[in-house]
Amino acid sequence: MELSVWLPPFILAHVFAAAFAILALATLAPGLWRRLLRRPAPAPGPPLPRPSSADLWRKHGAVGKVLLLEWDGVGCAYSTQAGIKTVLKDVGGSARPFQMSALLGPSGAGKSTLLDILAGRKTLGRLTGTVLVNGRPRGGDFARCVSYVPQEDSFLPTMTVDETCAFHAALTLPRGTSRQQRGARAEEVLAAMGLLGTRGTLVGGVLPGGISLRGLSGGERKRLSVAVGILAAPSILFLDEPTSGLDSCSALSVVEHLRDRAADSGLTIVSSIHQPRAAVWAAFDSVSLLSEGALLYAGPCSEIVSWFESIGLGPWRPDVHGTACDWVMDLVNIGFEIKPQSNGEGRTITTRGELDDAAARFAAHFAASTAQGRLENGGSGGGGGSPGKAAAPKAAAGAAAKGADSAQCKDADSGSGVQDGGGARRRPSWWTAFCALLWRELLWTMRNPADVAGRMLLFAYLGAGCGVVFWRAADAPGLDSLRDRINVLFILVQQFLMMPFVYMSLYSADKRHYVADVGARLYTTSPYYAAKSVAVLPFVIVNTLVCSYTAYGMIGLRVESRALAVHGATSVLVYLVAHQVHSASSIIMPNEDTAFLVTIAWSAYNFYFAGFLIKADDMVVRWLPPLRWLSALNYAYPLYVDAEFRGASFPCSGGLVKPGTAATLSSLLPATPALRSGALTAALTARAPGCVAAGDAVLDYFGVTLPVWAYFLALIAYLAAAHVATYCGLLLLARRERR
Ligand SMILES: Nc1ncnc2c1ncn2[C@@H]1O[C@H](COP(=O)(O)OP(=O)(O)OP(=O)(O)O)[C@@H](O)[C@H]1O
Repeated sequence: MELSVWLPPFILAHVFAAAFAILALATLAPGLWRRLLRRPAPAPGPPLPRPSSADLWRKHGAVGKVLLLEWDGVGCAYSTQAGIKTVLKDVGGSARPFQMSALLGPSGAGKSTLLDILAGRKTLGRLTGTVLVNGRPRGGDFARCVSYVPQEDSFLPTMTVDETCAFHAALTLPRGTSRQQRGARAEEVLAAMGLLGTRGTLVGGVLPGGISLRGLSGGERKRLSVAVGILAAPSILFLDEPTSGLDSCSALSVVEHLRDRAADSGLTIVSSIHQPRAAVWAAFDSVSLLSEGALLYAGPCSEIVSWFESIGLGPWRPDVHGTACDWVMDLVNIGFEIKPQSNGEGRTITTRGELDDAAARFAAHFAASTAQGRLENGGSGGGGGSPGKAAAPKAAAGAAAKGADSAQCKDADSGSGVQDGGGARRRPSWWTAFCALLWRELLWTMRNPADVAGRMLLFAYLGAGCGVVFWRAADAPGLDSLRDRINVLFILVQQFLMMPFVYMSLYSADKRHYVADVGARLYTTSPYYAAKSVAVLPFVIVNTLVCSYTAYGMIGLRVESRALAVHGATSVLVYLVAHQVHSASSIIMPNEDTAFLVTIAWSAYNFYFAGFLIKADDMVVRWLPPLRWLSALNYAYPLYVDAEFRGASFPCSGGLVKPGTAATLSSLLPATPALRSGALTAALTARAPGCVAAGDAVLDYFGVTLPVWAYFLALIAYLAAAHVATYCGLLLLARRERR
């Protein structure tokens, strides 16, 4: 009978684990699969089509919606313990359609800060200055017309290029875009970034748990970031160090792709950049040079050398100093002194005073050239910041910039914002976001073999381990059987409380993805949370029941439908509560170590107040007993006890205890001579036909007085509280991680 309880879930766990492992291998290592099946690799097909970018952008409505970005007097200061720290002061400049504008400067110069301010992502610090789009302040719809490509992407390693694009398309393309349209759009941008050949390739990377997945190269991955960035046909593309971490060839390929997109489509590109090689530098049209938060130059790249030479620095000697970019970086990096030559040539800025002086000279020049630009353009800025004239636009940039004045990024609901295929550019619905996130969660879980197959087997063998140790313990005579059942029930319930520790690495990985995605405004907290909670549920239920019933049957616990149902439901609830508490602490705590500490403390607290190791009423410290109401096991353990013992009777006709237990009792009472005679042992081990032990006595002993539903209700309330804590933690995290 007990066999039918534990064998089916144990076998089922292996079948499921094998199926998931095969599924994961089929996706993660298709080459291996082909070799096993002795199938030849598919022959390379004809070169894949690469649509003209101009067609692409015309079709999606970006041409004619070009945007000119201008900023003036931009500053940022933080309140720190040491006082006010100014990281950016009085910075002006512009970025034009059809052009690539660089933000250049030594580390800590303020490039990322400026990029965030321009992109409207900066929420921390005291911000000053104005940012104009086509001569007007940015409206609420600005975020829908721009795209931001962060330095570190948050792609999931287990998703293919196609799937990654489909996921972002679902979240960024306007409401009402059909699945076919989204697919076609994703194909277009992949083709535009030269990634069509990698559509089925996994993004790759290191999975939580340490498995390393082969996937895209660094350059391909960066291009995928850009492809995802341009999916929604933005008018302005911001990039944070798009070439960092790339070899020089990949860096050049990424920048050339970007330049082509800008030139073809009227896209305005603003990118922070770090020490670019000559070919990469040549791809940029204009540059803003920062050092220590001060603006030292803003204008065409071609005129940066003449500006610095005009203020007495230099001369630039390409054979000695390398590219113009290398030279100006050396000039303004005041952390490292470069000795001038004996004739005074080769002087660099070495002190804060010299830096402020150079910044002041540029500021004066900037103000004058902006005023001149206004006069020439009949009012609107027109690219202030050129040291001479306004930045010389390439190709049709001049015309486009003029057109840009009439191409405001208006409110999407008015129907005149950046459009995709003619539809109003409104955010996807909550449901669309939920479905996309649920799909991603399932891919993430099912493609990680350690996640599904490994953890399912782990759960099955934990149950089997417990079952082997306590094998048929429930068949022991009378009181021994009761003792073994009581003990093993506590072991099982605490096991379910501890099991979510196997997911600790996943919680931290999830947190990283969430922070990155929410920061990029890809989705909001509620669809993410709902998708995550739904996705995890089937795996939790199956794993917990496999473990629970494998142990249950092997130990020989009570085989009755009510007992089985209460025991199984309690196991699932305990696991869910622990899972949620672990998840909440991973989100609320600043790092994995502190999250571990908190959850270990919480687990210990639960054990102490479960009512098994010590009954709350037996605690001598008077204020301790009420703390039991905050222990989840205080509700779960009584449920197990109720399921196993309520109304049950246990045969003891073979004797109340084993002879060994009786002997222990005798030696426990050495000062009671009557017992040393063996009378107690004889009484306890004597066969007594018709003897039955009443299970309800165990309920009385543990004080299980409430009906089963009351304990379930308490556990459900506990779970709900843990969910609320996790959700609030996520909301706080999104705020705390503000830029
Ligand atoms: N929240 C903050 N509080 C205090 N200082 C900050 C904060 N965020 C950034 N900073 C400081 O602002 C300065 C500019 O940082 P930013 O990241 O913009 O520089 P960066 O030019 O992008 O540097 P890198 O090239 O190294 O990324 C740095 O000195 C940094 O320490």
